[in-house]
Amino acid sequence: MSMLRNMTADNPRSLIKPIFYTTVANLAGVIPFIWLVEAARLIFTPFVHPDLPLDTARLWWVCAGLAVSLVLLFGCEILASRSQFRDAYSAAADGRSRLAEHLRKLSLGYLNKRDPGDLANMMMGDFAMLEHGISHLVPQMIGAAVMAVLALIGLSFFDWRLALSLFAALPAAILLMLLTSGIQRKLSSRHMRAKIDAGNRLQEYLNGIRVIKAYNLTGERFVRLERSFRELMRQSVRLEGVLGPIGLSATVCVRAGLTLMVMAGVHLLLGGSLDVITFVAFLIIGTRIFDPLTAALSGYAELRYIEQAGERIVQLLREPVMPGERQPPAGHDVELKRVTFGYLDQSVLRDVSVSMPAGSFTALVGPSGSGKSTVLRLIARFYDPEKGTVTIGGEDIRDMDPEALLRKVSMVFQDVYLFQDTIAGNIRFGRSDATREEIEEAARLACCHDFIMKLPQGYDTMVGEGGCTLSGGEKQRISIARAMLKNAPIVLLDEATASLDPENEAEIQQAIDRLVQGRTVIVVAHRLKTVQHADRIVVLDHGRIVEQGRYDELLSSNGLYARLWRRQHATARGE
Ligand SMILES: Nc1ncnc2c1ncn2[C@@H]1O[C@H](COP(=O)(O)OP(=O)(O)OP(=O)(O)O)[C@@H](O)[C@H]1O
Repeated sequence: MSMLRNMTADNPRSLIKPIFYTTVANLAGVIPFIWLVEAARLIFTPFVHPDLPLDTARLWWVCAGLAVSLVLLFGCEILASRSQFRDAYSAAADGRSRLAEHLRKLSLGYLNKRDPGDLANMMMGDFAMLEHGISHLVPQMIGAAVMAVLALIGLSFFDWRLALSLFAALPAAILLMLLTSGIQRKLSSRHMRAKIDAGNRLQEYLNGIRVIKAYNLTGERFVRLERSFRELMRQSVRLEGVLGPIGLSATVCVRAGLTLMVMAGVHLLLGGSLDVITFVAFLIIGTRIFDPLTAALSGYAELRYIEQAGERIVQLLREPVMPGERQPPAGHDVELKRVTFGYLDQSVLRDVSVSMPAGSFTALVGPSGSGKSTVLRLIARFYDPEKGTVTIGGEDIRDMDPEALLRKVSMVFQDVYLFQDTIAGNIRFGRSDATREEIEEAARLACCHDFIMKLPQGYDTMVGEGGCTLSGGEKQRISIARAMLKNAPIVLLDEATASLDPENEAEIQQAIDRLVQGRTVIVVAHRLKTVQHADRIVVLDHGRIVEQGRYDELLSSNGLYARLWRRQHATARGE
């Protein structure tokens, strides 16, 4: 059962219809042979019993029956293949959506540990394998097993000795497959790992193609990619080299049943305990009966391989999502109480406590790597703290539904990601039901309307994946427009560090000033000048708060902030 669960990404019901129709089609495939057997009996009867004439009228009926059964078989095959494909593709599509939805609900802490290439491969490659399993392999195997049992019972009515000899070698073939299933699994798993690794390296290579071109990275830089391709080739050869002969031996074993049946038939015929007609009937059926069985046996190894792909998907689907069901309260004040947090085993924030009243403007400043952006990520609940609590409206955000919480929060990050969509579509991510007028209004407020109108198709211009067709400043303003449209009461802003030209900088500042009006705002600031007027400036150093207060208070206390301020001023004056 666990195999079927894995094979179907935890949705074994998707197999019911394909198995049913395949079994019906397999059974329908036997009917023409029953007519053939009857035709053979009629034709041979005058030879065996010369006193009986050829029953031509009955023979015509048999021919008609054969023709009808072939039409029936055709209809059943069509139904089976339609059901197999429709159900397999819709099960895979549902599974992909379920997995994508699940990924969204997992903590970033978990996702950071996974390779993005691996996840992409799972979404496309592994599900494609499940499609093949659901549409072909599983129905084929179960249909073949059902047919073998029915055929054994049915043929036993004619002659149980020949029926038994026909299937005598089948247990040996099944045993061979079961005994080698450990090695099949091991080789499949090695091959799967090599395939995932090659996929990851390829993804890494494609993602970094600009850096590779820019730095003319050749030779040894490709070694990792090449090595992974070579390993994949080695594992593929090993897999085929071992599984091929195993499958072939199983097929030979099954087909040996026909030889056994012929030997038994000749022996019984000579002994006088079998009539020629029954023997001929078994010869005809014997040539057809093994086709589904051998196809099923040779598909077994592939099934084990696919099962592993399914197992990876099921494991990921069972990964616990971030807990919390409560709706956030009405208040918009944000507080961190004695928060300690680290990524993997690196400690980043230590015992951080800070209170940000509703409607206030708080700036987080400090040296690079001091943990400023991490504070924003904890407030948005991308991660949960190891110790301490983050509260919004006085309630622990760990108890809140993460999606409901995110509806209260707008975020503008340094590394703006734009989707491969139109400009309007990208802004609409702020609020999916926004009208075109609302999108344009948000764009005006975010100072991007003018540059958008200069693009070839204005708001309908497609943006390359990741926003690679726009400048850094333009992307930042589009992400501010998204936040404008979302109109959430809490704004988290990670100021761009990339050096922007003065015009861009002024426009972004103007856009930000509009965005933050009347909201609880927490800004990570790299340029201290931009947050001089903040209600409170929090200075972080090595994950601890070392100072907090207003601009003039911090300057007069002559601590880290004052030093950072003087350094930035000296740089600005070119000293
Ligand atoms: N996803 C992550 N996984 C592992 N470590 C991370 C991750 N994000 C950040 N870090 C590390 O955590 C530390 C704090 O990062 P953070 O981005 O919060 O600093 P920051 O003060 O905002 O830095 P900057 O001013 O350079 O943006 C850094 O040492 C960084 O390398």
